[in-house]
Amino acid sequence: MAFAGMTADAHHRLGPGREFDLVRAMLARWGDVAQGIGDDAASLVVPPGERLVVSTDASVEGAHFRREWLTPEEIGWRAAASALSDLAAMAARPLGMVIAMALPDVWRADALAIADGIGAVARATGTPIVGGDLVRASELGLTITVLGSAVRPVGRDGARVGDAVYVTGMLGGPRVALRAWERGEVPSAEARARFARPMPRIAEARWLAERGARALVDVSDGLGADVRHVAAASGVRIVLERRLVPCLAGASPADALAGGEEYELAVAAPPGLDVEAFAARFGVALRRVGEVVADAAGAAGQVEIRGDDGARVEFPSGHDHFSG
Ligand SMILES: Nc1ncnc2c1ncn2[C@@H]1O[C@H](COP(=O)(O)OP(=O)(O)O)[C@@H](O)[C@H]1O
Ligand SMILES: Cc1ncc(C[n+]2csc(CCOP(=O)(O)OP(=O)(O)O)c2C)c(N)n1
Ligand SMILES: [Mg+2]
Repeated sequence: MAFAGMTADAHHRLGPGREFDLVRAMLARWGDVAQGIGDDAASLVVPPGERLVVSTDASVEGAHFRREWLTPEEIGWRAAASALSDLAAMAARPLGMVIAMALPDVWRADALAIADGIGAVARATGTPIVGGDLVRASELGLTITVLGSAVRPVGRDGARVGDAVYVTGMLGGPRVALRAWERGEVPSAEARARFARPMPRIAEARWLAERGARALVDVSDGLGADVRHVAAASGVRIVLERRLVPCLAGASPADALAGGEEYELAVAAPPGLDVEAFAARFGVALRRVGEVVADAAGAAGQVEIRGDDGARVEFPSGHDHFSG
């Protein structure tokens, strides 16, 4: 996508000082993907007839990544991709992003590489960078707010009995990478890439929405936990079949069900989505993993996972920042 509207005077509009020198340097790296920066706030046009869709996501050193695991560019990429994934999860088109950067002194030399990673995602998804904030801090943190629009955003609450549940991509890679790092090992290139460079499924979500998707969620906490959000919001019960869950090489079904940070999409839709057409169009798998079933008394909001023999297996818990 082409970016227009960035004028050289945006660089001049900022006052003198080291903080603004850094902002200017980031703007220079971003080029025309940065737009309308330099005023108190950005002003955006929402396409007529569409709803504004807004989400924010923090990515914090120690909670979401460790310095030893990723390059600064990957830290920026991952923070922006995970934020934009929430627009995909609403089937919204991105209008812009705003980046609050908390920058420790020990990270100052890496700030532009982090900005490069953010800029690469912005460019890949056609998302203008419209503003941000920069503060000296004790821990690296990137809080990215994304703005988008859609005629009819697809929430978590539309799943109906009889819908099939599908998931995009191959799951488990981020958890496999995390486990390797935590053991002091080197993860496989494939698992590492799934952790370091997720791609928000924006075009994929719009394809799904155009073909009747009734509920969408991005897989950030773990497939089981995120599908449970859909079940709870929709007031339905969902059954997932463990043997159908697509696992990346080296990942177990438990990794795929509980791992999180996948930034793939789970979708409830009337059965019969053309999974071959999806794979041909996007080069990403779309797999049916379960269905929305009639509510056994009092079981609305529950997700049941069935093992290979059809018997119920234990529900794997997803990530919780405050557990333990
Ligand atoms: N500090 C907060 N203040 C207000 N709303 C919040 C806060 N933290 C989370 N939420 C809301 O709770 C819901 C679930 O949050 P979260 O699990 O982080 O969403 P997601 O997994 O899509 O990023 C979202 O609607 C989010 O906006
Ligand atoms: C250092 C470190 N420890 C643990 C994890 C694992 N982890 C952190 S957050 C998370 C789940 C998703 O993150 P969250 O901030 O809840 O994203 P959101 O649901 O808000 O999009 C997982 C599995 C990690 N990525 N890095
Ligand atoms: Mg989400």
